[in-house]
Amino acid sequence: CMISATELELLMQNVIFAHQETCQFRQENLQILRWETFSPEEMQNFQQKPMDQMWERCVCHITDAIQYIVEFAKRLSGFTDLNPNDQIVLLKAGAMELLLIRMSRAFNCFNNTVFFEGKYAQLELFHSLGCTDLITSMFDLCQSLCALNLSEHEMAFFNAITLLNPSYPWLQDKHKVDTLYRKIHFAFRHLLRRTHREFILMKLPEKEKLSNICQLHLEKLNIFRQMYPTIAWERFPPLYKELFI
Ligand SMILES: COc1ccc2c(n1)CCN(C(C)=O)[C@H]2C(=O)Nc1ccc(OCc2ccccc2OC)cc1
Repeated sequence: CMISATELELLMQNVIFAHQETCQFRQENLQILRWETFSPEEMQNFQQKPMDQMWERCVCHITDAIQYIVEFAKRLSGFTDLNPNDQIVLLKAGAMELLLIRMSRAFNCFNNTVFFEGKYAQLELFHSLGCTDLITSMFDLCQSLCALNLSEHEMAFFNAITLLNPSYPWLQDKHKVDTLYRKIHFAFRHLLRRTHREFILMKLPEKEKLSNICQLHLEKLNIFRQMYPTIAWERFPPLYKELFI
């Protein structure tokens, strides 16, 4: 794709600002908190919560995070120029993927804990959800992303190219998404060249790994809905229902 030096700089700034303004938690705050873990008593308290209550709490928190992801998308120049159907298709497919990528910013890879309700939680804390395989694969993904030690700029671009994936089947204007994707991917490579970090492109998690975890999330949601048929409709936020139900 042909892009001028000026357009390239403007595009890079746009992606970086879109991330900075919508990243929800500042890195420095997450770093300060990351050795605050739950005590055994607090852990047990969470583990004894009923499944439907724990699901509702988690779904509400991650839906808040997805609101920020929707904001990120809206600030990406070119995203709101896409036809409205394609914007929805890309967010339906990409929201959970971007949540997983962003979650690695709130993950402590030294003690395998993730930020949850004010402190950092171990895998076992989520026991009552009944989806240990989902959480395990999330933690593994966070571990692999933490190992790359992505900068906020790299995180911004990785989120943008993950969202603007031109290979989704239901896209009406695939060419327009592809052009935008190629420009942002070009800008990402430009940033990586300048910072001698090209190697990370080979080490970023494959698309398939992200979509497998998203598939697992949908499967666990369906199992939950069979066990508690009304909870999802009555207690889950509208955005979560639009995207995943
Ligand atoms: C973008 O990055 C982050 C990182 C951390 C947090 C947030 N955003 C939002 C604010 N937040 C709060 C307030 O706790 C944190 C959070 O939600 N943590 C958390 C929630 C659920 C978890 O696993 C269960 C689960 C995961 C995926 C899908 C369904 C699930 O269960 C049904 C694990 C951790």
